[in-house]
Amino acid sequence: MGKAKTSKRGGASSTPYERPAKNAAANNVFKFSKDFGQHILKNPGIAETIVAKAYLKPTDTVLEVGPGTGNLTVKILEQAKKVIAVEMDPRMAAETTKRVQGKPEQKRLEVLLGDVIKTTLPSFDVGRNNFRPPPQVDSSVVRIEPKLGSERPNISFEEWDGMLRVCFNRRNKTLRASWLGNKEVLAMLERNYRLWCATNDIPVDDTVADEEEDDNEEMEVDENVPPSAGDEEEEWGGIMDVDGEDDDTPSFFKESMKAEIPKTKSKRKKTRVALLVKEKVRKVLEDVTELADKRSGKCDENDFLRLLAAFNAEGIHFS
Ligand SMILES: C[S@@+](CC[C@H](N)C(=O)[O-])C[C@H]1O[C@@H](n2cnc3c(N)ncnc32)[C@H](O)[C@@H]1O
Repeated sequence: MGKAKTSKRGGASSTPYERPAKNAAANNVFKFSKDFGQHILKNPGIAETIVAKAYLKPTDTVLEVGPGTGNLTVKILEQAKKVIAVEMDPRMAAETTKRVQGKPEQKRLEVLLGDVIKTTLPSFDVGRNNFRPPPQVDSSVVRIEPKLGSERPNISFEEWDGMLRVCFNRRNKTLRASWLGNKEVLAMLERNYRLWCATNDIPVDDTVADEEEDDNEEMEVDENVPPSAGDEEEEWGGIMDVDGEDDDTPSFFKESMKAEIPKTKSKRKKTRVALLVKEKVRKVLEDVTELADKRSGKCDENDFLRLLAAFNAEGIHFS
């Protein structure tokens, strides 16, 4: 029987590392697994900034998911009372543990080995059993802070708020359905547009559109966009509430609708200004921003900023 080969590096079972080193992270002594997303933050300045942005208090207990070699962990420990770090790779877990071994911080670090998805975590989140009756989902506490100074977009926040209320009336609807498929929304936009025209000495065409113009307009509103993968389907019925009863209408629209809007003779007939507003909305959603088929829940801040700019450019305002 041949002699078993012995590793010059001390054998695979005695250490996960390929060669001894004082600082495994710095020397990259074991192979990082891209499957586990093991990209280690090597810039201490960034690590410090990340931790600074968390505005940790000395009384905080922090849950860190995937500490890797512990670069963030040691920074967090400088600011917080305790860190509970969940790491699925034993080599990484060992590395993180080693960072504080024999130091005062050791007592304040708990490393849990395992997949965070399958690990029973200490209760950081607000579990459903804290509510009565228990909801279907757990909650998390998030910190939302207003942007200040140059980070703050130069927009009217009243307008921003007004526009987002429409978008998030039903966040799983497409923007087309939220804007063009809700008669109360369109009426509110028409009212605002009339006000804007009056303020800017722009005449509005209050004549009644003929059947043909009106019908063409209705056809353009039609949509049949199935939800994309991952979308919640609960809202999707495949049908738009073009002219039907709309239970989604927020009360503030209903209230604003009490204001006078010139009525047309027939229920079906619309004024040309109403059609113009509808066409402007269609243009903003489909041609300018190309966001018509996107759902609000999937849009980001930049999408909404583009949307507001495009509406305003068409003379459509929300305050
Ligand atoms: C991108 S590294 C981040 C390392 C460290 N936070 C840093 O900034 O240097 C991601 C770490 O998460 C770990 N990881 C990936 N999926 C995990 C999971 N489901 N549960 C626990 N740890 C996980 C990986 O092993 C890896 O160490």
